[in-house]
Amino acid sequence: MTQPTPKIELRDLQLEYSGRDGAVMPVLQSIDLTVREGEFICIVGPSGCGKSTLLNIACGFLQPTRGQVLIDGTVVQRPDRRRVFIFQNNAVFPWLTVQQNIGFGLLDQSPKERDEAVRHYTEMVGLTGFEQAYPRELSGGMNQRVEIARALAADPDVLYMDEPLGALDFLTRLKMRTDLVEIWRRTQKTILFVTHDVEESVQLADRVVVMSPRPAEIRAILDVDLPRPRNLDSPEYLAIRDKIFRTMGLDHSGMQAEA
Ligand SMILES: Nc1ncnc2c1ncn2[C@@H]1O[C@H](COP(=O)(O)OP(=O)(O)OP(=O)(O)O)[C@@H](O)[C@H]1O
Repeated sequence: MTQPTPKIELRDLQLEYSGRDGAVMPVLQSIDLTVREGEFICIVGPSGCGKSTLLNIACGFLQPTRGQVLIDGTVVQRPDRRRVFIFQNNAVFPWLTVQQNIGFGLLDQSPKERDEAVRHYTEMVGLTGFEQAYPRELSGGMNQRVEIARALAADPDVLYMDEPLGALDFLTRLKMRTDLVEIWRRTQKTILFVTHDVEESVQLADRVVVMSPRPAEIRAILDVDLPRPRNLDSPEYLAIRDKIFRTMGLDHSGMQAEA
């Protein structure tokens, strides 16, 4: 039986930045990863190892020094509106209401189609009743929901999320993780999600990609074959979490392990 074409293929990616003094800084080396349609992939690794750089290449914002990115079997050469980025620092438009923000990318649709899409995604992210509010009237978590709804309304092929929950307080982050899994389950989008937070990665992902310090390569790819919503006290959850910490050279509390 033939295998379906993978959604995303990262093939032998290498990236070097050139400094102003002409010095070359290697950031990524030999990154290979194949992502299936509808998969939720988390990428973890030490600060500065190149996670955001990898996401930028996978999206087409940045060209690698070597290697290729393929989406649906086609080489990615530039960004595309079917591939949407969500960042930590919320990028909603402060001068537009929730409804206008969510419908922003849909101005080429008929008003009826746009209203339906806006209503659908407003409901999905739990913001029904806040359609006429402005971002300044909402909490950080609610604004991040607006951004997620706006991204989903554009009906992207792949969602690229770079620490999207990183600026939120702990309790909001926990709630947003649960909601994000539910949104992913309902939409079946392919998600590439960068996070510092190992717990977050195990709670969310189908597979966790663990990167090494810079110049980064993939140290391990771990399957998180646990039912959702995940029981954060289960021995299986804790075993995967601790394996990721060990792969990163940390102990189970996230501290540097004894040499
Ligand atoms: N445009 C650029 N030009 C030169 N160097 C850069 C550029 N962007 C990032 N870097 C450097 O490349 C390295 C990787 O950066 P990147 O932001 O990809 O890492 P990261 O793993 O996402 O970091 P963090 O977890 O702290 O957000 C860092 O040393 C960073 O300073």
